[in-house]
Amino acid sequence: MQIYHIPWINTPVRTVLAIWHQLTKTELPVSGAGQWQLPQTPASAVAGQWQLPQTPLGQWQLPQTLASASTELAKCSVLMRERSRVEETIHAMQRAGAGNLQVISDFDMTLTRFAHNGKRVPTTHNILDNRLLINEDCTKKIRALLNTYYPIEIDPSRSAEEKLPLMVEWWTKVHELLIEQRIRKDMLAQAVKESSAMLRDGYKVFFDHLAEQQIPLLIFSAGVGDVLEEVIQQNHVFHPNVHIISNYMDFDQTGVLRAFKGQLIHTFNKREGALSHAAGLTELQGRPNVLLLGDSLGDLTMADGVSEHENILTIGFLNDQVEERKESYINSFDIVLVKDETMDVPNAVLRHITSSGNGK
Ligand SMILES: Nc1ccn([C@@H]2O[C@H](COP(=O)(O)O)[C@@H](O)[C@H]2O)c(=O)n1
Repeated sequence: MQIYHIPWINTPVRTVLAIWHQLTKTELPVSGAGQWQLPQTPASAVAGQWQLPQTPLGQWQLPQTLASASTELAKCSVLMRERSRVEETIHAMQRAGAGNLQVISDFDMTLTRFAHNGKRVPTTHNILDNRLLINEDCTKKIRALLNTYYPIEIDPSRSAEEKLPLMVEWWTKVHELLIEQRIRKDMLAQAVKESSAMLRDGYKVFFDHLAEQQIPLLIFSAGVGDVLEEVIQQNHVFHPNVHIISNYMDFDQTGVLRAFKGQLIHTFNKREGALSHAAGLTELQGRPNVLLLGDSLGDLTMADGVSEHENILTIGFLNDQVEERKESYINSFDIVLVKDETMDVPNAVLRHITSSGNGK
């Protein structure tokens, strides 16, 4: 007898089969009690074992997108508080289709890698640490500020309320230092080229797939918008479906940095930006399902501007201080990816959500 095996740890076979039948839209007979009954093949079904349809080669068939999502979610770097809620949400989003979906993502250390070959990958702020743009003294000051405030940003023993004024202090001091340097707009592209900025493995599939499916991607970043745009431009993924909310530089007529535009965005005030900016974006209207990606608990408020949302699935990258922060991440995000430098899980989830359903 062949043994039916799905690498979705602890998932009852019946659940997977029920989802599979929903996906293939075949009618399943319903028992008197309203329970799904799965078709049995009398000759080979032993003690209530259910069979999946076989290919001519005798391989068990499972919809490829579901198999791939389940394989990704079964990795030991994937943590979930409530697996059944994740499955139900993904399934509901898949039924609603690509036309009802929007993706909201943080940028630094979410779409970009946290580290590569044991070295930290620079954030958009840190990409500016280049002699083309700032002098040595400024570099020293910005690094000292990073060493002071970054540990506070990720400290699990402090509340967001406690961190908030300190984050404003950090961002404000750094922006003032950058303005003093009279950074030139025409040097930004070269600084990005010379940097070791890196998007996560699988980024191209992620961006291209969303563009093909005409799913809006809102990148909501407390980094530097001009640098962020240059990073995605140089990686050839700045597609028309991409919208960005971030801290943008304000250059004077000669192309010299003189200020930062609009209200400051830092890690713990994204809710305000979501309500004032994201909520007004027409491209996001009428899309009640949200896939949200972030690396900070502050990122969870990025979808607060979505009115009449139906399903929100949150994926959190836990890059740093893993043991100290694991519990709070599991309690806050639906899916937590521990030290995962790839887009494999978001890509598998997206592939499945967009595998069929009602396009708009
Ligand atoms: N001077 C600074 C200020 C912040 N950062 C880091 O950038 C991240 C913000 O960008 P998101 O795209 O993640 O919103 C934040 O997590 C800070 O750690 C920095 O490197 N330098």
